[in-house]
Amino acid sequence: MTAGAEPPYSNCRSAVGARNATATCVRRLPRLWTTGDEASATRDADIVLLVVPSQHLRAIAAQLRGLLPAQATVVICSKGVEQDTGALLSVVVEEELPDHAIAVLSGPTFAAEVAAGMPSAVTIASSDAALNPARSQAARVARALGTKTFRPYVSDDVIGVEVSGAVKNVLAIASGIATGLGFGANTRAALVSRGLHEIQGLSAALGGRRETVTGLSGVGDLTLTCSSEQSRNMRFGMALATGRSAADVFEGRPVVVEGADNAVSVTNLARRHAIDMPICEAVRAIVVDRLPIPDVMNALLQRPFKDERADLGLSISHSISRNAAKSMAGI
Ligand SMILES: NC(=O)c1ccc[n+]([C@@H]2O[C@H](COP(=O)([O-])OP(=O)(O)OC[C@H]3O[C@@H](n4cnc5c(N)ncnc54)[C@H](O)[C@@H]3O)[C@@H](O)[C@H]2O)c1
Ligand SMILES: O=P(O)(O)OC[C@H](O)CO
Repeated sequence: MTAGAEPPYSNCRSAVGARNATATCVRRLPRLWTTGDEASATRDADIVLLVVPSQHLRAIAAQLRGLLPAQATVVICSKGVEQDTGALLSVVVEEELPDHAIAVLSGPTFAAEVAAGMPSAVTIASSDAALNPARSQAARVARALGTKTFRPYVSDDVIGVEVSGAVKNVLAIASGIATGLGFGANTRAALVSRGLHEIQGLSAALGGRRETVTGLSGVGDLTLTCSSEQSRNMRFGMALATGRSAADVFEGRPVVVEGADNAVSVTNLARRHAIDMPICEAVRAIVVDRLPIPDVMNALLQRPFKDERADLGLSISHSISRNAAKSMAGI
């Protein structure tokens, strides 16, 4: 679906995707219009928001090649890492739309609450913000999208913002599993804190800044997604733990659960960079390798005690994958 909006999103001429937000906005913004035709949606656009599931972003970006006006800035709102290539989504869009400026929008925002006008804040990142934040692509997009209740903050750390958004969805599945198993506030707080450690490690390895993880796209989004049943990722995790099927939980609707696809892409990246991400590995073992939840939990809880800031290497991750390999081989 493609949608366009007139003021208050004055320079935001079009958005591709965001079905939930669109459905709600149509009722609130009389000048919002929807179309399935990319050409008419993007004609004269200054800013184009891409809001499709991360694993389909490349195909959608490729479809837009040649359609976008030269001045259009492409804003990536999807959260994930491409599974086939391990590429961050900014790299994917750069490859498909090389002539366009790119910004990344991420942060703690359930679409329905944004559409309802509840105060929310996001990070918008573009690499040119390092040189001149006020004149950067991110600042331009922030001025166009910002309202009293939708407050964008500018960053130049595209990698840190993207890694945070991709990994938090995997961690939210873990939080859902913990909730579904009946664990309480202690477990969730431990998951969030150790999850942040995992985000920080991967982000730093890829060139992101550690402090970005303490901002809206890191702590903000992770806390939101790991603590609210509005999160599809969290609900998916709860379903796994309680033995309900995803179809049952989502009432048969096709729902984007980014953490399920990205459990693989995130852990593949981590393995490639020798970053220990035991919680994400555990989610992968449960969601993808279909290992029994109690076995995976035991492996996590039996990890050796260590310094809070230490990265121990890949021992447990590897033992989980060895188990997965054995289980798949029927051993
Ligand atoms: N919903 C939110 O609160 C929210 C907030 C921030 C970021 N995001 C991110 O936005 C992205 C999309 O999520 P969403 O909530 O908008 O999902 P959604 O299901 O509401 O919308 C996804 C859109 O992508 C389209 N789509 C689905 N499969 C497609 C395919 N194979 N090819 C082309 N188009 C396809 C759908 O028709 C729909 O318009 C995700 O990466 C998500 O993490 C969502
Ligand atoms: O419903 P989720 O779990 O996809 O989360 C939506 C947004 O990413 C929250 O910021």
